[in-house]
Amino acid sequence: MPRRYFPMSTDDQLRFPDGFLWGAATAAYQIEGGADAEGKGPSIWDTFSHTPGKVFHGDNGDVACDSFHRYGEDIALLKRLGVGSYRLSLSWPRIQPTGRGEVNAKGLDYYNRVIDGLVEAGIEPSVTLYHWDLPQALQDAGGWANRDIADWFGEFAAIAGEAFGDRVSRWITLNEPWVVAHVGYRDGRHAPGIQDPALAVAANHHLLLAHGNAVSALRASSAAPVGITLNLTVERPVTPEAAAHAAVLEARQNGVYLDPIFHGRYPELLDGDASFSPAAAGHVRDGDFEIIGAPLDFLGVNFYAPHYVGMLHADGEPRRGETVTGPDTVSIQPDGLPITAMNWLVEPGSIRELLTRIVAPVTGALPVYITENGSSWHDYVTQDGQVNDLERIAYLRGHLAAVHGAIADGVPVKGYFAWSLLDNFEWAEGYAKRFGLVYVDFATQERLLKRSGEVYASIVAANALPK
Ligand SMILES: OC[C@@H]1[C@@H](O)[C@H](O)[C@@H](O)c2[nH]c(CCc3ccccc3)c[n+]21
Repeated sequence: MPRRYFPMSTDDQLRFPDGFLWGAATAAYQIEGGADAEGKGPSIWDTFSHTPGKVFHGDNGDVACDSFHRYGEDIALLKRLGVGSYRLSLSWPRIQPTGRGEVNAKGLDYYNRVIDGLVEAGIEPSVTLYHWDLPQALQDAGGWANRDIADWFGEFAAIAGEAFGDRVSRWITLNEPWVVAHVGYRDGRHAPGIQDPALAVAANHHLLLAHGNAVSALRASSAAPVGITLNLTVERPVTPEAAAHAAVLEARQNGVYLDPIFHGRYPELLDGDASFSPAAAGHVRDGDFEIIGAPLDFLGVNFYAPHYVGMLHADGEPRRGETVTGPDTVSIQPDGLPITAMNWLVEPGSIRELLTRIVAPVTGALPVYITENGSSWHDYVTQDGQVNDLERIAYLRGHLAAVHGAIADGVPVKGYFAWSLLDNFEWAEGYAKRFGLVYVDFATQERLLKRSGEVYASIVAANALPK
């Protein structure tokens, strides 16, 4: 049967380019459990989740989805979805219990079992080195606020590269350094729960140095492509007066990572702002940008929702849907846009704007992967054992159509990883917020493919989105 050439889109479907990589993503602390199993050391999320008041309902990751034992079930679900790749992360303290020196062989064994299982199933392992679960012993030594962590992370990367580099299909050094620095050290909603802008801006820089060291260590131990995953923001000013504020917000979240990595400097817009620019705060030393700017093979982008920003009215009173964010600024929840269970906006066009306006001008021809996109809804199992998550299906279809649009605009998006394979430990929200294509009954650990998972499987199989 001669292979028919399918145009990018026909009347009834949006076709993705041949070889487009479909995937699903998780992270170690969110799914594994086995918090102290087989030699694993404590992470800052073990500490944080066991600290009263930090996580909704007092939830913790002691068991989570029990993927430490049930990874075989997870791989079977990935096969059911038909995805080409699985994005997982390594628990640093499972491999190095104190974050430095001694390696826990049983920790390496676990990831060898998972990676071998994926390879056997014909699913490419896309491995994130760090997805927020820092060894507690390193936090006790200052964590990301201590510049020495760049060397500690480089050592960990070398261990991972040597142990798994022959079977890993792509490496991601860090997941969302902005969240690590600013949610962990500035507003303190995440582990380690610090509220200190000076430490946050130091962490911002040290994360980038660590990233650069990890790129070098992986290049020395693995032939697989290397990238980083950034959660980039789209800030939409609702009036011309708010445009300058929107640009500052994008510099504070996007520029402080894109500019050092791709342009060898921090954003000029933040010059003089020592609470957001590591350059202004004096953290940059000679040679730092050579380390940070190590050439990458791809950029990973996590994106969920846009933000709308405006100026506070002259009377100083926020209007309906407005939240005061500064002396004269507000964030706005526009009427008429759906919101998810996380109170995030559903506005699919924003991912196309992100890719065309913010990413492509910086990355050019460099491959881009959507390493996370998804939505949380109040899922429940019906009497006949179904999860009819129609809102998640609508979110998924809308955002895939927008990604297709960005590709048509010329952005070299090479793949899409749905967040998440499984309902899992959603950080400070605990198990109350479900993002999975697969429903997890945490009382029984039973996994149930949701309608959205069935729809995703059909999109993957067709490499196309039915209109
Ligand atoms: O909140 C859903 C997912 C998390 O479960 C992932 O671990 C994390 O990579 C991730 N990042 C984002 C976007 C930024 C964000 C960070 C922290 C909390 C909420 C949103 C959303 N998500």
